[in-house]
Amino acid sequence: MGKALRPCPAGDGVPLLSAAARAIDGLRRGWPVVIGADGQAIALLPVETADATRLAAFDPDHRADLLLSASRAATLRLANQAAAATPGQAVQVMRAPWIDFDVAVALADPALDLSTPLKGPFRAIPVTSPQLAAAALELARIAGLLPAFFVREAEASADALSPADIAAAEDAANLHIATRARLPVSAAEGAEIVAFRSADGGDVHVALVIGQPDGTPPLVRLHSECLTGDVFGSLKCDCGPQLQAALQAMAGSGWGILLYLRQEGRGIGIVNKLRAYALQDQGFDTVDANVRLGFAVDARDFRVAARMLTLLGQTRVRLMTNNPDKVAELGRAGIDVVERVPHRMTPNPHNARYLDTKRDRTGHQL
Ligand SMILES: Nc1nc2c(ncn2[C@@H]2O[C@H](COP(=O)(O)OP(=O)(O)OP(=O)(O)O)[C@@H](O)[C@H]2O)c(=O)[nH]1
Ligand SMILES: [Zn+2]
Repeated sequence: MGKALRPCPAGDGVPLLSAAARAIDGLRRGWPVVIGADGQAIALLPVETADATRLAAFDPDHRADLLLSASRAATLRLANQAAAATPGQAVQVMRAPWIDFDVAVALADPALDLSTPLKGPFRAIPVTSPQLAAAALELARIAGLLPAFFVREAEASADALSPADIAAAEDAANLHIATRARLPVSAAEGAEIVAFRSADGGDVHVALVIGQPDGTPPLVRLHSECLTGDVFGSLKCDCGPQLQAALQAMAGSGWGILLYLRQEGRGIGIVNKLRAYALQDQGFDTVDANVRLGFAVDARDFRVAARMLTLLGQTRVRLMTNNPDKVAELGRAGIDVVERVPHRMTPNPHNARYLDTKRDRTGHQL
């Protein structure tokens, strides 16, 4: 963590703030960031939140190229499928005089792919620093933005955000228990809620402890945030029913722990998930929608869950899931999953295809 915590430049009144947190905040406001390491640096302007005026200030000579994810570039036929198969890999698109801000938006956002054919030709050129470019795409994902930037080389400086800073932004090791309190819920009146904060200022994760620890491995559910399903009762997924059924099962089994992980949209954020839904309205399935947006099929990191369980003193668990990745990742992070408990919900006409896709394309045991 040490490197990620760095004083702001003297005089701005903020004593200590994570470098990545500041960059994430800046990107959401459409400000440029500089990422650097090993004597190299790139300056980046986020396509989603910038505008033509900011682009003119960032790039007065009209020379900045575009940085896209390899999977988005493959959809645009700018890179081959093999490159796209490597998650996180970036592709640089050479700037041509006619590539203005609006063309960049069309390159970044697949929403209009079907209705407005893109102009061209676009030329993919080698990425100057693949490591810095991959870190930039990761930063966009953490910020909940489309993975697309205007990019130009920058002066290397000690103040640049490094790929290590970006990796630390979601480092589970930085998590600690901030507070805990009694929370009677309909499934269990004696429940307790525990909040986990990260030293790097990332999202606050929460655990709901149902019943009393009795020395047996708890029934555990890793629930990734789903605003649409958890709050609005969306029928497009099975999250809402899974959440309620998990709490009921824990209450029925004696005790359990529900981890409410702030991994909306399998880690791509609410706006990007809703973009994925818009693509699903056009006929793409949940996997292809993520890939067309330029993201991994599943961008979650379950080490955060392992850290939370460890902080709660529970390293042997019975895990409610159909997702083999959750079992494997917890195991790698030192949690002994003594049993996988299937967690299937009855499909409805709106989520049947989604559940079939999980079974057929992401290895879910459904
Ligand atoms: N990107 C994206 N995320 C989705 C979509 N549908 C649901 N989600 C998100 O997927 C996550 C829910 O996944 P989980 O309930 O953990 O499901 P899972 O990984 O299939 O595993 P289990 O339910 O444990 O078997 C939530 O963050 C939802 O917001 C979608 O079409 N696209
Ligand atoms: Zn959902």
